[in-house]
Amino acid sequence: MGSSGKVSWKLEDHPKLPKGKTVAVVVLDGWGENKPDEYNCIHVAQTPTMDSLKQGAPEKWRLVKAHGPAVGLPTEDDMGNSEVGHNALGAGRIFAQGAKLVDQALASGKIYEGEGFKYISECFQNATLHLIGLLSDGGVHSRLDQLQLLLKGVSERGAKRIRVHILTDGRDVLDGSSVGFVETLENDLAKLREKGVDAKIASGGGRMYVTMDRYENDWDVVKRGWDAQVLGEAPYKFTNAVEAVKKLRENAMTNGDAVVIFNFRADRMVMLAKALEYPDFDKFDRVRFPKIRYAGMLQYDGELKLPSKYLVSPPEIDRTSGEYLVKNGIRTFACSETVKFGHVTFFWNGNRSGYFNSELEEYVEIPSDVGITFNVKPNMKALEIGEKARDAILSRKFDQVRVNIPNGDMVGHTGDIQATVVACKAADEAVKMILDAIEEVGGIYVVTADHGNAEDMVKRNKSGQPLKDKNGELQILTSHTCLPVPIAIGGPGLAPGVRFRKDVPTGGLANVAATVMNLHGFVAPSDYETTLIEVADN
Ligand SMILES: O=C(O)[C@@H](CO)OP(=O)(O)O
Ligand SMILES: [Mn+2]
Ligand SMILES: [Mn+2]
Repeated sequence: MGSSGKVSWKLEDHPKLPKGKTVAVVVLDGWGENKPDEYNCIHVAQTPTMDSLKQGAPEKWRLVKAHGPAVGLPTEDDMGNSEVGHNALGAGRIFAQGAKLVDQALASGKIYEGEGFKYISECFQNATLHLIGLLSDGGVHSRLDQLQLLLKGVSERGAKRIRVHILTDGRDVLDGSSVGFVETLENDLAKLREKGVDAKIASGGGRMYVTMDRYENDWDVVKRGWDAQVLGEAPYKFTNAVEAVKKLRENAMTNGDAVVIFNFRADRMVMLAKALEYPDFDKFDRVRFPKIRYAGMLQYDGELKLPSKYLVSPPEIDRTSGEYLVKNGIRTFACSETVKFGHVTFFWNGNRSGYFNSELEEYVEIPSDVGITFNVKPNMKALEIGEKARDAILSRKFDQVRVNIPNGDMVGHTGDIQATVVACKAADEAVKMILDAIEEVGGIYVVTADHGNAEDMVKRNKSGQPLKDKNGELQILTSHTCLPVPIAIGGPGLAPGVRFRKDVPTGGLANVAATVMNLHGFVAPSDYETTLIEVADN
C-alpha cells in the first residue's frame, strides 16, 4: 500500500471509543525518565503537573522507548532525536531512518550506483568536489564514519580534488570533542593526498553559528556558511586544529564544481538546500551563484523535492496518522515556536511541508528568540505555546490540538543545569495550561516526549556515576539520551475503563499514533504499530 498504490483512507470506527472529543497531544521535547539525582533537571525542577500525571493514575502513565531500533536507528546505542521521534509519533510505524539507510547504501556500494552519484561524479575529472556537513559521531545529523567511507569511495571513483567544509558539533557529542574528529579527518585526508588526491579541509565553523539553522529561524546562520563554503570568505574563527585552513579564497566554489552535503537528517539542511538550488532565492544576497552540481546525502523535503538530486533515497514515510485523521474529518491545530515548529508539522507528517487540507488544519508558529542561546531565556515561548493551544481547545474548532514544548531540549543542549531546571518548570506550566483547557471542554490529553535530554546532564560511567575530566571538572552532557520517555493519558473525555495495556511492554513512540487514533474514535490501519490502550469492562 505504498504511496503509489491505491490507499483506502477511511478509518474504521472504534468499537468502544466515541468520536467528537477534543484530544490534546503534547510533546515535551527532550524529556526522558531517569533516576532522581541532582543532574536530573526534571527531578530537580518543580514539575507538579507532570508529577501528578505519574502519581495520579498508574494505569494511565507508562514509559515508551524513544531511541535505537524502536525509532528506526541502527543500534541500541543510538540516542533518540526529534526527527526520528516525531516521525515515529506521527507515522505510527518504524521506518529505517537516514542513519541506517546511509549505512546500508555505503556497505552495499549502492550509494555509488544511483542517479545522484552519477550526476556529481561527472565533475570529478575537471573540478572540485565539496563535501559539507556536521563532523561528529553523534549519529543525529551525520556520522564521521560515513564521511570517511564516502571520502574513500569518491576518491576510488575518480574525485581528484576534494574540499571538506566542516561544521563542528557540541550538541550531539561532548563539548570540546571536535578536535579529535578534526584530527581523524586530517589523518584520512593526508592518506588521500599520499595517493595523489588533493584533499583538504576548506572551511570550518560551529554548527549553531554557521549553516545548520532550521525552519527559517535565522538566515544569517546560513549566510555565514555560504560566505565561507561558497564564496570562500570568512573570518578566521577556527579552533586550533582547524587553523591549518588557509587561503579560503582558493577553496571557493566555482562553476562546474560538485557539492555533496553529507548530513542525512533533514531539518537543518533544508535552508542550505534552498540557497544552493533555488535560482530566484532571495533570503540573503548570495553575491555569486556558481553553476554547481549539488546533491544531498538524502532528499530532505519530500514535498518541496529538495534537493532534487540525492545519493540515498529517504525513508518513504507515507500514510501518516495526520493524513489519515484529516481525511477522516479530524480538524487539526498544530503549534510550536520556530525552533520546533517543523517537528509537529514537517516531521510529524513524514518530512512533508504544508497542509493536507488547509480547510481542516491550522499550523501556528510562534517566532523564537533569535541570536541567543536558550539558557539566557529558558522559559522560551512555552507559555505562548500553552496559550495558543488553550485558545485552540477552548474555541472548540479543533478535534486535535498538537504542540511541541521545546524547553527541556533546547536549554538542555546548552549544558546549563540551572537554566535547564528553569526550563523544565516552564514546560510543566505550559502542560498545565493545556490540561486545564482540556478539563474545561471535557476533552482528552496525551502527554509524551520525543526523546530524553534534560533528565540527564552529565556523562556517566557504566554504574551511573558522573564522570569528571582530567581537570576534575564534571563532564556535562549536552546531548540527547537513550532513556525512555513517559506517556500519560487522561482528561474528562477519556471513556471509563481506558487504560494502558500490559501486553506491549516494549512499546515505543511508534505505538502512539494508533493510540491517538483510538482516542479520536477510530481503529488504526492494520499495519500500524499496535495501540497502547485497551478498554476494560467495568
Ligand atoms: O538540535 C538538533 O538538531 C538536535 C540535536 O542535534 O536536537 P533535536 O533532535 O531535539 O531537534
Ligand atoms: Mn527533540
Ligand atoms: Mn535536541
